[in-house]
Amino acid sequence: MSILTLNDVSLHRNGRCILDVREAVLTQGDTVAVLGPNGAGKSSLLKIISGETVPTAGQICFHGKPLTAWNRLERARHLGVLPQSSQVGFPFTAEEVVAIGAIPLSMRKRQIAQLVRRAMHDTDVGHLAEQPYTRLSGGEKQRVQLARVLVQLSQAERPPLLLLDEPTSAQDLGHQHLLMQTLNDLRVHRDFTLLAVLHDLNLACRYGQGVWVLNHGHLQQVGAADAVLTPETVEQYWHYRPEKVTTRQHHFALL
Ligand SMILES: Nc1ncnc2c1ncn2[C@@H]1O[C@H](COP(=O)(O)OP(=O)(O)OP(=O)(O)O)[C@@H](O)[C@H]1O
Repeated sequence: MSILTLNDVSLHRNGRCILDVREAVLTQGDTVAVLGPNGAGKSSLLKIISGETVPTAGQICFHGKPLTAWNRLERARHLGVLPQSSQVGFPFTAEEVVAIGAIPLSMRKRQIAQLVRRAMHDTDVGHLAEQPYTRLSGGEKQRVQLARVLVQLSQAERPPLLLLDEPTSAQDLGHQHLLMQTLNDLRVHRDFTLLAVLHDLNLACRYGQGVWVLNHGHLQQVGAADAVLTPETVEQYWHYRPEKVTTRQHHFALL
């Protein structure tokens, strides 16, 4: 069943077409990696799907209903975004930033506190609860923001969609895998659908069930990671020819 469909969606800026997607369908329960070289239109696509940017033309449906027809609070409970970076203008603690995720929820304070603690534990930032957010490292801030989005999506009545823009960009190796595994657990146990912009093709190979390759604003390739990410495809879009190796666990890597 599809959770998200895009039809003839385009975005123009300064007289230039930076995104032109004829058709894209995201199946409920999938993890899809949005890939492509710098400037391909990945962040623009995510911003359009999140509702942050209004497309020049086209229609986006979420759970079968046009995105624009969703009530704002209801949409916030079902569609979450982890942006590339998030500034917080007030001297909030990490825990207070995570609690911002509860704004669209109708819950008692005690329940919210429990949710916040659980989300901070799942993203390995529980020990930072009392720290001022502004003093956290880039990777810690990214995980605090993920905890905030998990709280935001915790009262969804229908399967939620989580959009992530380079969620691992500031993470060390261990935390990259912790984060991807946390996301996979959300998919398996809490019915999440995930659409993540990734630059690391190997993370996409390992955790993405599907990949969308964007180039010059067009969706060029859609399919399973192992079918799409051949050395030829990588060379075509990234101008680098990798070697493809298969590990003993039957994962493959592009070197
Ligand atoms: N507000 C804007 N005004 C003008 N051009 C823009 C605007 N936003 C994005 N662009 C242009 O649109 C193109 C796509 O940008 P986008 O940020 O979506 O690419 P991306 O694939 O996410 O890139 P990266 O991998 O470098 O993050 C780029 O050429 C960018 O310069």
